[in-house]
This record gives sequence, structure tokens and C-alpha cells, in this order.
Amino acid sequence: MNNSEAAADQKAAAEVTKGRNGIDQIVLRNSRGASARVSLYGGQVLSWKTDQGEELLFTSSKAIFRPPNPVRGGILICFPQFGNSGTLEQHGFARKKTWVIDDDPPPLNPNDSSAKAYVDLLLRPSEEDLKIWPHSFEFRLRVCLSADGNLTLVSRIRNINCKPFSFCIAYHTYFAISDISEVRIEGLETLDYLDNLCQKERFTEQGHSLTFESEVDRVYLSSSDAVAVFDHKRKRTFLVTKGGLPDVGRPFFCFPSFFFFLFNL
Ligand SMILES: O=P(O)(O)OC[C@H]1O[C@H](O)[C@H](O)[C@@H](O)[C@@H]1O
Repeated sequence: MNNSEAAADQKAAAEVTKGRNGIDQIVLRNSRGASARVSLYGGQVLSWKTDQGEELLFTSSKAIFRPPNPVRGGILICFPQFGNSGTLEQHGFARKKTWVIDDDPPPLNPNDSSAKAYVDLLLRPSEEDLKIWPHSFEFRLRVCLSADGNLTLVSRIRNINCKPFSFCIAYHTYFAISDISEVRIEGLETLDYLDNLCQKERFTEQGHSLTFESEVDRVYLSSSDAVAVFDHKRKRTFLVTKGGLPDVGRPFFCFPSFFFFLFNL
């Protein structure tokens, strides 16, 4: 297959449909039947399914599919703030904005799009956004579904007026699991974390892995590039890997201009 045939193939694998809130969604499909659904509202991934049609992302049964509410589920884009540590509303404004499809994004690594269904989204600040966060930026998000069903999110933040600014970004991901008591997380051992259930007090993770017996709400600092979420009952492991992010967990001290997350099974 030559390059233009490959590009046409990828376009065919990305279909635009209307979401429940009337806003466009892009459905990505790979040749084996796996799929992902991305809403222009918030640039939020709302669904990621295996080639067997199993949903891998959780959406709350109480989720509200009506703007300005962000849908509680899938993968929310938190930007330019994570949590409530800054002056903006919880998790920043990007999750409540309507993004556009970027038909002509600056090139990424040429190998990045091979054998993948993908879509490029773009968010620019509105006049209202600039009043509460006076920084001119372009936020480009690529969502890719690979031939083997892995999901990759690549974010690129561009400062378009050269005046420096800092920001924080997170992919707030709701994984679908069988039961929280069946889940174990590896990759956070020995890290410090801020405990949101203890007024953000700082502790050090002592266990070999993390299991859950009660509510847990923490921000791990200087996290490693790979974290594994084991679901024993479903016999499924989510492997979350990242690149280009020096510190994913320290609100207001991360300055990446480009990074990616790869979610694979
Ligand atoms: O309710 P939201 O604004 O969507 O935030 C959902 C959750 O986000 C983060 O994980 C915070 O640490 C939690 O405290 C919060 O409950």
C-alpha cells in the first residue's frame, strides 16, 4: 500500500457521528473490529472496545450527557489545571470546550500513523478563556487506535505568543474493572503521594503494590513511565505507559510541550 492509499484507509477508519448531546463524535475502528469513540466535547474518549466488543472504559450510569457538564467516564482531558490546586475550576476548562477536527496538523513522527486509525483534534482559547487564563495556546490532541487494539493519546501544547506560561495536564481515565477489590496496581511503589483524603498531606507508598479496601484519592509524584493495573477477576491487565512528561503528578510543575500515553491490554 502506498502512502496516499494508507492515508485514505485511515480516513475510512474514522467516521463522524452525532453523540447523545448533539455534538459530533469520531468513531475509530481497526481492521480486527476494535473501536474507540472520541467526542469533540472536551476531546473526551468516551469508549474503547476490544475486537470482542468488550468496553474497556467506565462511564457512570449517572453521567450527564448535556453541556456544560463533562461526562463522568472515559478519558477526560484536564487542562490547564489538574484538580483544584489553582485558580481555575476543577480540572481546568478544556473538558468543557468544543474542540474541532484538525485536518492539517503539523506532522508527528512519520511512523506514528502507520496501521492506525486516528483523529487529530484542536482547541484554541476563546475570548472568555483568555479572560480567566491569559495565555494564547493551541492544544492538539491525537487519538490513535492501533492494529492490535492499543490506544494512544498524544498531546501537543503550543505557545503562540512567546510569553512563557506554565500549565498542568492529565488524562483522567476511568478504566472498566470487574470489582475494586479485585484490582492491584504496580508501578507506584516507593513513590511519594499527596493524599486528597488528608488535606493533600504528603506520604510515601510503602506497599509492593496498591490494593483497595476503602476510598483512595491520591496524586503520586514523579511517577514512573509504566504503571500496570491488574484486574484478577477479569484476567485483564491495563498497561499505561507515558513519554515526554518529566513529572505527571506534581500539579503546576510540569511543562511538557509534547507527550503521549499508550494504553494497552
Ligand atoms: O468530579 P470531577 O470534577 O470530575 O473530579 C473527579 C475526581 O478527579 C480527581 O481524581 C480528584 O482527585 C478527585 O478528588 C475527583 O473526585
